Amino acid sequence: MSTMPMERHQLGDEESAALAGLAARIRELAEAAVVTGTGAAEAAAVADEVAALTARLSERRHDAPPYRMSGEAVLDRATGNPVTGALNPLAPPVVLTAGPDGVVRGEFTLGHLYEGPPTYVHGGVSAMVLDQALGMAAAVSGTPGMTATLETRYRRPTPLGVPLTVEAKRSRVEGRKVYASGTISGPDGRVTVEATAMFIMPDRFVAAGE
Ligand SMILES: CCCCC/C=C\C/C=C\C/C=C\C/C=C\CCCC(=O)SCCNC(=O)CCNC(=O)[C@H](O)C(C)(C)COP(=O)(O)OP(=O)(O)OC[C@H]1O[C@@H](n2cnc3c(N)ncnc32)[C@H](O)[C@@H]1OP(=O)(O)O
Repeated sequence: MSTMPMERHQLGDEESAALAGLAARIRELAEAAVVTGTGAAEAAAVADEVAALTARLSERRHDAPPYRMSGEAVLDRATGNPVTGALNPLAPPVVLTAGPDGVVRGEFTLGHLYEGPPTYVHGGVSAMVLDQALGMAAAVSGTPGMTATLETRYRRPTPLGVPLTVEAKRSRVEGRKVYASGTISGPDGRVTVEATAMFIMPDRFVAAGE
């Protein structure tokens, strides 16, 4: 079992907006870090400044990322989620919304930070985005679960730096097993990655929810 705490600080509007702004600036910093042409001395000087900022942010810390409850169609309370978390600088972030038909959809653009083959998205990043979208589709249909299997089929390379679309939908439920499928498409509408997944609600969560 994880040693991380389940209880989370709940963010208000103002704090959430400020922290989302902070994460956005850190994303820009990360992108700048992978493509900077600055010299060794300047890189070392900037590293010292960043270390000072990290120390400043760490003066007060929560034990784990906070949550934010939202009544909107935007999903996921986990602000630190690595795919959708507005407060997570490692998240693109992908903004996922659910339609009345249960289809989860999001648009996103991936830059240099997510490169696998030259000029294309890393396949593991595509799989991560699809895992999240398919998991959301299972959850918004009333049957959340942990990913038990995730199969990805890379039909064509996924381009960096252009708007991508992810879509996912629950396909069927068999007892505790929930199946979902989805795609990532490029700006021309052509599918680049297809995925199917099976999610299982662990017994311990079922018991906790009763
Ligand atoms: C994710 C939240 C979970 C629930 C929390 C509640 C609410 C969440 C609300 C909202 C969530 C919103 C969005 C979700 C978004 C994104 C999704 C990302 C999710 C992840 O990023 S998640 C991390 C990666 N994920 C893991 O870290 C899983 C590690 N794993 C386990 O925690 C267990 O392994 C588990 C729970 C999978 C099963 O454990 P278990 O004890 O319940 O299963 P059990 O043995 O009873 O088997 C019952 C039947 O499933 C078959 N079966 C079992 N496992 C299988 C497998 N892997 N492949 C094929 N078949 C399998 C058996 O063969 C048997 O089949 P049969 O009945 O036919 O014999």
